[in-house]
Amino acid sequence: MTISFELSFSPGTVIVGKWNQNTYQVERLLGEGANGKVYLVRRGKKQYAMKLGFDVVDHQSEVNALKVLSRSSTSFQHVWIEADDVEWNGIEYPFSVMRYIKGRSLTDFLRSKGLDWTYLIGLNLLRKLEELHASGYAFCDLKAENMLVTEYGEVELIDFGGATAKGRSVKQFTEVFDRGYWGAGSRTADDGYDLFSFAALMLSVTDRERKFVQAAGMLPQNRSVETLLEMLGHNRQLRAVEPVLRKALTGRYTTSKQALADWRARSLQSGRPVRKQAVKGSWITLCFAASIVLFAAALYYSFM
Ligand SMILES: Nc1ncnc2c1ncn2[C@@H]1O[C@H](COP(=O)(O)OP(=O)(O)OP(=O)(O)O)[C@@H](O)[C@H]1O
Repeated sequence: MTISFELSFSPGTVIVGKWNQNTYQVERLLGEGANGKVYLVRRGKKQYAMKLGFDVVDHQSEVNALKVLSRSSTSFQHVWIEADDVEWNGIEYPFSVMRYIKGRSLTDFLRSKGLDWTYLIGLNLLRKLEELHASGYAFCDLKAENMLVTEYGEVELIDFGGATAKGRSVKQFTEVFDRGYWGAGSRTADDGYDLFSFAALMLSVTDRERKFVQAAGMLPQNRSVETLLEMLGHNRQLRAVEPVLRKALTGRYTTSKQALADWRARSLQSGRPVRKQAVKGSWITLCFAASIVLFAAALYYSFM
């Protein structure tokens, strides 16, 4: 059941949770999905993302997955804050509060930084998947819209509505990133399912000639994983990690841990930026150099 409503909060609106009595002040709208709206809210000094107006079943399964992940000792710890209801004009609406992620979309990030950053993004995304899989879940609806990328190339997954306990049937997916759609395997939540989506996503974000979009529109009888493998063979951008993606597309990885190790090794060999320290390091070097120049200038003027 989807809660259909035109609930819209302007900045400054105060939302009080009915059960937990926590108070949030709306700062602005962060984004809108098919079913709901996500607001940037503040409670005390902290900012959070508040999601309202979603499919009730999706919401419950998202909350279940987020609760488990929040309790794990992974980077997903504290990703979920609480779920509650808000009464507005006599109607009750459920909402969910999550960690606020300051980032931009994957496509925006790659457009501004360049496609060489795909290697770092891939590495960080595989790290997330590996943690998720180790916690007993598969993400299942991996796509650019369901992640945000921070300034240093950290990848954060958002929208856990499709997250499914491993071994269960996939309940929410996006056709072009779905293993079943390409006839490459079942719709069962496992590491391999996400790794297939990961490989298809890497192909789609580096697809300058829009071949991926064309292939995705093929008739079912002409659509196969062979088309993706051929596309991969011609993709110069992904050459260094081609064997990893080939294995992911053909379901030859049983764990994302192995895919992560392979991706890391091949990216490092290729010499592409895969270490965020390299980015931060250059800043530190720059600041250090600037402080030496300032110190020298101060000495010069004090002796003049
Ligand atoms: N934790 C967060 N931090 C910052 N922004 C967020 C966060 N969660 C969601 N957003 C923003 O809100 C938008 C919509 O979120 P989300 O995809 O979770 O909604 P949805 O209704 O489940 O969407 P759909 O069902 O269509 O996939 C995102 O594209 C993103 O811009």
